[in-house]
Formats: sequence, C-alpha cells, structure tokens
Amino acid sequence: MSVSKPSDRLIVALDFSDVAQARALVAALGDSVSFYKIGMELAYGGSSADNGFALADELAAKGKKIFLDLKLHDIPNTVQRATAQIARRGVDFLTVHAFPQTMAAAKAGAAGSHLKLLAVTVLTSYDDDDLAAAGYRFPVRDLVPHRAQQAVALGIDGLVAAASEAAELRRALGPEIILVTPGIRPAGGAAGDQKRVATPAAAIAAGADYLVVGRPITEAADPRAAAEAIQHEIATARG
Ligand SMILES: O=C(O)c1cc(=O)[nH]c(=O)n1[C@@H]1O[C@H](COP(=O)(O)O)[C@@H](O)[C@H]1O
Repeated sequence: MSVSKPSDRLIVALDFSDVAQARALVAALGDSVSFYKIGMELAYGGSSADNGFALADELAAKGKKIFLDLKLHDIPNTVQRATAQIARRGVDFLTVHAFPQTMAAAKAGAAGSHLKLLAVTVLTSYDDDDLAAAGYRFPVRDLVPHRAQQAVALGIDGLVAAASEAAELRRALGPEIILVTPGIRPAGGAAGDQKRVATPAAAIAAGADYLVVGRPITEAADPRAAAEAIQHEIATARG
C-alpha cells in the first residue's frame, strides 16, 4: 500500500504506564507525528477513568491515527468477540498473533468495520535460538513467510515483521499488504531487548509501509527532534 506523506509512516509507540506521561509526549511531538501506537502497558495503565483506551479515543478525536497493539491470542470465540469490541472503538490497526485460528476469528470479529488487522509474524525480540527454545522447528527466515502466507490466505490486512524479512515479504505478497516494522534503531542506537533491528532507511528500502518506534523517541532528550530525524531518514530513503 502507498502511504501519502513520509512523516505519516512513523508510528510512535506510547510505551508508558502513566497516561499523563504519554499525553506529555504527544504534546511535545505536536503536529510532527500523526500516528500513535497504544500497547498493553498503557492500555492497562492509569485509572479506570483515564487509561490507554481513553487516550486512544482522545487522540482519535484530535485526528490522530491509532494502532491498538493488544496482540490478541486466545480461543476463537474469545478472539472474535474481543475483536468485535475493539472494532466498535473506531481505531485504525489492531494486532493479533499470526496463528490461523486466531487470525480467522479476528477477521470474523472485524467484519463490517474499518478496523485493519495486523498479524504479528515472529516478534522482533526473537532470533532462531529463541524460536528453538520455544519448541519451533523453523528458523525466523522460514517461519515469517509461512505465517505471512497464512495471514494473506485468511484475508488479514497487514503483517508485523522485522525489516530483515520485509523485502522478501513485499516480493512474495505484492504491493497491497501493509508491512509494519518495529525493531527500528537509528544508526548506533542501543538494541535493548530487540534482536532483529534495522535503521529507518533500511526498513524503508526493504519495503516497509510503517515504522514503529518506541524508545529511540520516548527516551530521547528531545523527542520531537528524534522523531523528525527519523521522518527525515524515511523521506530520503530509497523505498
Ligand atoms: O506489534 C508490535 O508493535 C511489535 C511487534 C514486534 O515484533 N516487536 C515489537 O517491538 N513490537 C512493538 O514495537 C515497539 C518497539 O519499541 P522500541 O523497541 O522501544 O522501539 C514496542 O511497543 C513493541 O511492543
């Protein structure tokens, strides 16, 4: 898919447990950032009156795009009903783990809504050793395309994968599939718990539509400058 403005391809992960901190970052980023990810930490953080879901509604009302990263994975009945609840919230993206039962149930739950489903292929914190330790027989380079093919067959809108797999996914699956790459680190940035990392320019060159970035922005001394530097790298990369 083609995203109109390079700056709109940056999704900032609001990974805070405190809603006030998340709100302060959004204020600091101002009009430079149009797309936010609210994940489990913030969704479960705050009070019952003011939590990540309330912030999602608030940001959507201000015209921001919202990616609710809840990584659903449960029995089909639960996933379908939970997805239907989330679809009623009017957010843009929702993640589910790329297991066939889970993806099919999420697809049924999202039916008739504008919610786009993203399947998380293999978490970017995993390498081949981590997969083996979890009991998988496939290395990352085989498991990601295998799950991606299943996702496409089930009508899933997009995939979350590392930039290292994006080029092959784009080649195999064509221009329509939405490719979202976390594990993004500006050159020289600390990987932290991420194992499959890439620079913003490398992710764009590999065919990513959207880059998810958390700590390189949330922990920067000047978050707006950090976000704008990444957007500049996106704009000048060869996509
Ligand atoms: O679904 C995701 O967004 C996701 C999938 C994945 O494989 N790896 C991954 O890091 N993420 C998310 O992307 C963000 C990355 O954060 P940083 O490593 O701080 O940039 C976090 O919010 C993760 O939850």
